[in-house]
Amino acid sequence: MQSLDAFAGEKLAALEAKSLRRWLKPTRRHDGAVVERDGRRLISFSCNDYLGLSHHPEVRASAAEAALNYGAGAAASRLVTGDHPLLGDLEKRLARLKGTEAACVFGSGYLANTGVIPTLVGSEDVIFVDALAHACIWAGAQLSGAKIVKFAHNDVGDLARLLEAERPLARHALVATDGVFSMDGDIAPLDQLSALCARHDAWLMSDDAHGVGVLAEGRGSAALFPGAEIPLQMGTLSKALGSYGGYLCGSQAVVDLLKTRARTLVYATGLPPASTAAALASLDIIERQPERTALPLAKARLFTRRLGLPEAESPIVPVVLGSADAALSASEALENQGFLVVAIRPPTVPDGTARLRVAFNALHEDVDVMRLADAVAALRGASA
Ligand SMILES: Cc1ncc(COP(=O)(O)O)c(C=O)c1O
Repeated sequence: MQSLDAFAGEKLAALEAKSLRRWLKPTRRHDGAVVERDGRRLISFSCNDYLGLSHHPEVRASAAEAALNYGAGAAASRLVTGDHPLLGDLEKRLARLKGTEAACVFGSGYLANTGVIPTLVGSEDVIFVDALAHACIWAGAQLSGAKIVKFAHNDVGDLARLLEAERPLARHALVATDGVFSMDGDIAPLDQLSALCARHDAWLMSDDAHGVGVLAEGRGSAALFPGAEIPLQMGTLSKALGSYGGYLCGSQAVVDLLKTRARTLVYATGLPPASTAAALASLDIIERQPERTALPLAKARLFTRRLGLPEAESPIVPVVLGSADAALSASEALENQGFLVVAIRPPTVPDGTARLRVAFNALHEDVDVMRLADAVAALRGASA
C-alpha cells in the first residue's frame, strides 16, 4: 500500500541520516571464534557463545539425535502436546544449577521476561527497573500494566529513595535488573538489592543471560552473592549454553503459576527437542569442566589489562566511542584487520555512548586477544 510504504521509507531515511539504520549481514559461524562474512574469515569478538558450546561435538550430536528421534519442532504449546519429557529433565538440571526448587523453560529469553513479569505484577503494582536493563525486561514491564519506575544504573541509594516513596502506594513490588549488563559487562550489586527488597517486601528478579555458564563455575552472577535472596532468576539457553530458549528458576509455587498463566508459555509453541537436548549436553560439559567456564573472563581481563581499562567483571567489555559514526568506523577498521567487533548504537545503548562491545570466549587465543587490544589502542589513539 502506498501510504504504508511511504511511511516505512521515511522512517528508514530518517534513521539513515543519523547513522542508525541497521542491516542484516549474512554470517556463517565456523566455531565459537571464527566467522565468515562477505567471503572473509574473521575472528569474532561479537558472539555470545562464551564457551564455544554451540559447535561442541557433544552438543551438536545431542541436538542432531533429538531432532532425528523426536522431530524438528514441538508441534504445539507445552500445555497441549509440546511438553517433551526432555523439557522436564532440563528444568530439573537448571534448578539444580541455580539452587532453586524449580524452573520453567520458555521458547527464548525474550519470551521468558515478557511472560514472567506480567504474570506476577499488574495494574495495582509497581516495578522498579534498572536504567540499563535489557529491552525485554522493559517490554515485560510495559506489558504488565504495573507502574514502571526507573532507577539509576546500579545505584542502590536511588532505588532506596524510590522504594520509600513508591512502595507504600502499591500492592506488590518487583525490582528487575540484569545480573550481568549486556552492553556494559558490569554486575548488579545483588546482595545490596536483595537486602533492600527484603526491607520493602519487594521481589527481586535478575536476568542472568550473560552470567550463566561463565561466572562462579557456571552457576551465574547470583552465586557470587551467596547470602542474597533472589526469588526470580531468569536466564537464557542461547548464549554460554550454545543453544536456544530461556528459563526462570524460582520456587515451586512461582513455577507452577507460570506454567498455568504466563502467556508466552501458554500461547506459544514449546521449545524444539533439539534445542532442549543441546542445552542439556552443555550443562553436562559445564558441570564436568568448571575450568572451561573461567576462560572467557580470563580473556576479557587480559584485554582490559593490556588496554589499561577498568578490570573486566564479565566476558563483556565495552569500548565507548560516543557517536554512532565513530563506532561504525572503528568496527569497519577492525574488520579490515580480521576482527569482527560489531558497533552497538542507540537505542540499544543510551545516546552519545555508541561503542564497540567486545565479547570474549573460551576459544579465543591469547595472542588474538592481545592483537585486538593493540588494534583498539591504535584506534583510540588516532581518535584522541
Ligand atoms: C540481558 C538479556 N536478557 C534477555 C535476552 C534475550 O534472550 P534470548 O536471546 O534468549 O531471547 C538477551 C539477549 O539478547 C539479553 O542480553
